[in-house]
Amino acid sequence: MTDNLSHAPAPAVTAASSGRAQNVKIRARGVNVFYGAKQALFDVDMDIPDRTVTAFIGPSGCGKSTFLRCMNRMNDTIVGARVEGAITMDGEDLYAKGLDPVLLRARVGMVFQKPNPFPKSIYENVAYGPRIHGLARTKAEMDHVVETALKKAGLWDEVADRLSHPGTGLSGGQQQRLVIARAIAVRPEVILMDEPCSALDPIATARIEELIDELRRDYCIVIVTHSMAQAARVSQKTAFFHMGRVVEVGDTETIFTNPRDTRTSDYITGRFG
Ligand SMILES: Nc1ncnc2c1ncn2[C@@H]1O[C@H](COP(=O)(O)OP(=O)(O)OP(=O)(O)O)[C@@H](O)[C@H]1O
Repeated sequence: MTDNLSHAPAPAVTAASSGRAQNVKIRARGVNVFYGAKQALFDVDMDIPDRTVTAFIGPSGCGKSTFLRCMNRMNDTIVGARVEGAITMDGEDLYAKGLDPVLLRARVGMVFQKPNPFPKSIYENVAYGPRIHGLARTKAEMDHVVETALKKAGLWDEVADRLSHPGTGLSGGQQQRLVIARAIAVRPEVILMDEPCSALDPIATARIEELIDELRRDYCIVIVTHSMAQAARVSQKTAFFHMGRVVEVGDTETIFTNPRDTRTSDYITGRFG
């Protein structure tokens, strides 16, 4: 990674719509991403605030998921993918040589479009991460970690009496909350969500949206969504991507009511995309 921070100094805090100062959790400068010879992202600069939901919107193929994956180095797992630029979390270079991407992915968890519980019990789905990261020494400690994570994910009341049942036996919405519990159990700082509701029905979607709203008190959350209504409901910040570039980023209310760029207004009013 080349450090482009010197080219584009940014303030340490940004003003939130509420007027409350927010810490920047993740800062990206001059990010370019290539898949082989094809460039998917161009010169992306962005400050992602802590304890806030930031939505990435934009037409299919504009680079939302690619940028999301830059933040926990999931692009490392794609053959031929190359990331240039600087991405820091609390000032720490996420692409530093000594940084272990596996540990990073515990700190920056990810929830995918399709719920992907392990083929294990509900309990084991949540306990797996804390076990490999040594976050619980005894069975009692692990029970506590599992219960706390399931409570935070709003699933405990529905599964407390069947923790030994397979996670894959839950409904789609419950599976997605189980996956969120699994991410929470390893004490992440950031939770990335790539279209987390697109495989869910409206009731399960509403439940996840409520959960996202609760989780933002404790975590920095970034969500990719194709639903303008969802972005407007759950996020406080919105970034509009178009053809691999960030066209506009700002308070969600402003982006939806008074966007600066005609491409943004055309997209959110459904004129293209
Ligand atoms: N693994 C890959 N190998 C090659 N090209 C890729 C890969 N992943 C994404 N791309 C390309 O990079 C560009 C950006 O894709 P990306 O998935 O980030 O967009 P997106 O905005 O998330 O799209 P969608 O909304 O459809 O999920 C697209 O042109 C896509 O075809």
